[in-house]
Amino acid sequence: MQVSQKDFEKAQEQLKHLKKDPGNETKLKLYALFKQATEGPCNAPKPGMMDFVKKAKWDAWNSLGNLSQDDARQKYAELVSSLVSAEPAVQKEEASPEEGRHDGYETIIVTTKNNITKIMFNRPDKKNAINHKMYREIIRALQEAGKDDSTIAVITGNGDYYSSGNDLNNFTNVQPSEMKKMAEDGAVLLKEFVGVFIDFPKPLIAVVNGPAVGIPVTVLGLCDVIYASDRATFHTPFSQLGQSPEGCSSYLFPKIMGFAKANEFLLFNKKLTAAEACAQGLVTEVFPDSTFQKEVWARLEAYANLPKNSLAVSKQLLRSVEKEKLYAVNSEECEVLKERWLSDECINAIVNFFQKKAKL
Ligand SMILES: CCCCC/C=C/CC(=O)SCCNC(=O)CCNC(=O)[C@H](O)C(C)(C)COP(=O)(O)OP(=O)(O)OC[C@H]1O[C@@H](n2cnc3c(N)ncnc32)[C@H](O)[C@@H]1OP(=O)(O)O
Repeated sequence: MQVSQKDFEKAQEQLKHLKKDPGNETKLKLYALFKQATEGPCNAPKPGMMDFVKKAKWDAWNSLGNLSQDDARQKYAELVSSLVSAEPAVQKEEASPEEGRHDGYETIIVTTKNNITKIMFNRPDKKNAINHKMYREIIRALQEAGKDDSTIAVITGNGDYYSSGNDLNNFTNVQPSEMKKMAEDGAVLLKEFVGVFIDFPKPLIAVVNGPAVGIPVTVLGLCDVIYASDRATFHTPFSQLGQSPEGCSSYLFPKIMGFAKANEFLLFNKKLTAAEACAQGLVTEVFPDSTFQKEVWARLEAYANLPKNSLAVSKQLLRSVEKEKLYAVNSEECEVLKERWLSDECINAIVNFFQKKAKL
């Protein structure tokens, strides 16, 4: 059935009013079909490897080969209509703002209630991947939590993931001439981010509600108690990303887990279940997912009723011996990562991640 030009234009209009983000993969498909329908087979020069986004779009268009413009128009209209029919029937009521919620954050939700400041990663559609804005918001939230009248602070994730770590888009859209500056700026931001964990003056509790990847795992060594759901997993895929450990994990994880286990985790990308992470000392306790939130929050509320100053000075005693060492380790790790982010090993790994995403 041929799609008229009018229906094709109607589909384009409908696309503009979609409420739910269809995701990168679908957006690439739509881009490719639109180009094929309006310009025919891919006739653009192939972008450079470094220009990940342009390359992914070129690959998507080029992979349609000689699909006719009429067929491309039809597939485009069919894809849009499937997205429209998948839209939620009624826009969910905006959740009433949570009691004690702090304004001024976009990528995290910060609330202070019952002497607890909770910092919740809030990019569930992206598995709580941490983009530059989110690094800066977490830094600010922890700095403010360190000075507010809460007794303890909690970090957790919204949705099915705790966090999938560094947002790999942080490395994209960078001109070759800007790569060195990207690495330098990234190292400065990372050093500040880890530094705020090193310096956090109150008990910091990680409530690991789901899988955790990369930097949210490595800074667990700087948290004081780690409670995990039994559906959580812990993964630091540094060598497969051509990168290296951060979050002071290169120093703390061998101390916590022993060298043999830390090496398997930090060098050889071994993914740990919550039970394994607990057995190796990285996690304090694991709870059945069905009762995780209820059990953990009952404990946290009890902790938050303890004498605030006693907790703060005791944490200081526990952490002060290593503080200078942790600053030095953080600096060294950031220096090494500056070089890693410019390496072919890292660049190729990031390109592979996005090319796998772009496969039509
Ligand atoms: C200032 C710089 C500091 C740098 C500090 C260094 C830190 C080191 C690290 O953190 S290394 C770890 C980096 N993280 C990753 O490598 C994980 C990458 N993501 C994945 O492997 C997968 O997404 C997954 C296994 C986490 C989840 O897979 P699943 O198939 O269940 O879900 P999707 O892949 O479809 O994910 C849903 C959408 O979210 C996007 N996404 C998820 N994680 C990331 C990420 N880390 N970076 C960017 N985007 C991510 C994914 O692309 C999907 O988006 P889409 O719906 O638009 O396609």
